[in-house]
Amino acid sequence: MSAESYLSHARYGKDKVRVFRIVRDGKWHNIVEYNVCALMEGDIDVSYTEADNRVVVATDSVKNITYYLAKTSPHILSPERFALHLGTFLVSKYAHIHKAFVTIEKLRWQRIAVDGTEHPHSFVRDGDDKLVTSVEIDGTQGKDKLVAKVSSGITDLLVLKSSGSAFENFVRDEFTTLVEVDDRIFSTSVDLTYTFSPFPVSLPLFEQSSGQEEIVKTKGSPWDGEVVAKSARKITLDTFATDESASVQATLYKMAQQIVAENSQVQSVKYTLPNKHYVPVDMRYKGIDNLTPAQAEVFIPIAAPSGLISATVSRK
Ligand SMILES: O=c1[nH]c(=O)c2[nH]c(=O)[nH]c2[nH]1
Repeated sequence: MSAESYLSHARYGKDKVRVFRIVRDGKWHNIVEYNVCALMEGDIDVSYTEADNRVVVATDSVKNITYYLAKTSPHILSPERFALHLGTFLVSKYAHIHKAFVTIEKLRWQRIAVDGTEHPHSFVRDGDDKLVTSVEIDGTQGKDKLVAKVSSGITDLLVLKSSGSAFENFVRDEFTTLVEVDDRIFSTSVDLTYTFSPFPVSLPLFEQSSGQEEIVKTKGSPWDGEVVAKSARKITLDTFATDESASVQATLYKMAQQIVAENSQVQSVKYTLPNKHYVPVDMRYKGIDNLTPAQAEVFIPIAAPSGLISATVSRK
């Protein structure tokens, strides 16, 4: 026993539960591959402080519940809806569990187009970027008053443009060595999170009273997660490509503003963008100009350090 310390926070569950699911519609197959993390909070302190496992739903059971719902949930094809289902299930089933935190990474599997026609059961991994959704189910106001908080986004979306990016007029003092450029390479790995307004949930999901029907009818809600995800990915890529970028900061702000403008249920948008530097090689040893922007053709990709530019844009 120690008088100096106490358990100030506790959360546990299963991470990296890998799930692949086929939903067959005759010969037409729909598939998803998820990495699921499902964590819980509640009256679990004694499992830490008294070694009392009577309050512990084994993480192995959390894994089994994840697979059970992957088989039985009508929401499996939507990461937002499946995360809501799993989180709501955990908080509803166990009286002493008051909150669930479910994060799902959805891996890319796009249908293969054979001579322009989408194949019914063949798919290709067409990118390393992942759709990520994080759901919190809050049962602290009562099991009949569960509140869902949902945010989704993209990670690991690697992009590069070889022109249309400048960086000028920054602070110049005795620490400045960077030269101003009106044309440079801009490359980043997009990390995007957009957050929806909280809403009530209960089981069966989106089917009973308590205000859940509203969310199904509301365009661009987490029910419609796929529509919002497509909009966010398109805005990110289109803005990145077409913006005459004055800086990572300025381009980030334009992307975030547009996601808020085009998705009425999104309350805030956060981007975290590393500035992955590409440095032109100094070839003056051979009398070759590879440094002035118009002549810069050979670059060294710099793994580290990178800039790191982050901001949140919120609906007024
Ligand atoms: O777009 C940029 N923003 C910065 O803040 C910065 N700092 C830097 O060295 N290069 C860049 N580029």
